[in-house]
Amino acid sequence: MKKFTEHLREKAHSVWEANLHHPFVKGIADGNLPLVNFTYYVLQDSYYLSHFARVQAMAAARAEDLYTTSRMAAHAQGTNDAELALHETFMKQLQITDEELANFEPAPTAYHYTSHLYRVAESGSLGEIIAAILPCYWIYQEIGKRFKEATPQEPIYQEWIAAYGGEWFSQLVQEQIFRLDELADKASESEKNKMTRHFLISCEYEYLFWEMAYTLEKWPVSYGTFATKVGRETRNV
Ligand SMILES: Cc1ncc(CN)c(N)n1
Repeated sequence: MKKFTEHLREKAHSVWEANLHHPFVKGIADGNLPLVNFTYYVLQDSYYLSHFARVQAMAAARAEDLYTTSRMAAHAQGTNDAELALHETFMKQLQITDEELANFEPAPTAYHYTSHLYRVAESGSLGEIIAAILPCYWIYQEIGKRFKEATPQEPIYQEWIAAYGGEWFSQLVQEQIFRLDELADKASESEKNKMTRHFLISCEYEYLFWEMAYTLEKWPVSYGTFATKVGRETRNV
């Protein structure tokens, strides 16, 4: 019998492929992505990850056994110690200034995606939370694996691919896939429907996140003095 996560993966096929083929992702792999877009991404993704870690911690609190609590807490710590730490090194290499950091505001998609995760974390079961956060793990792992042999000229892009294509990240992803399948085995049809919806919405948001960084998305009228406004639009690093 097919596992729940295999069903999810099949249902997400087209948005999954769209993620893997997004020009932002291809630009990292072939090295042609302008650094201005990656700089924007690093800032927005740091915001995203800082909230993602909180959602992981909320999942830790929602778990009914202490082992899962401790594992989800370890995942939250990993997001801080590994992924956010990597972004900090990128920020130094990209010479992101204190002024840019002080002026940072989340772009619409970064704000909406994290709001979606909080919405699930506030009111959903542990299974629903894991379903909502799984695309964040799984899609990046597939991108890391697919482009493992890529040789972009830009060292930052090489580091980014190595992080997500590495064994450490792969083990975390497998753990969450296994966890979701176990939770789905015990879930009602209605809960599984909600898990499916949260998973698919997060896959769509993963796509929108690349699009946001590729187009240097802004709020439509006046909100937000993004780092990009402090001169990055015209200055490549
Ligand atoms: C938006 C997003 N999604 C996923 C990941 C990988 N944890 C990330 N860094 N940023």
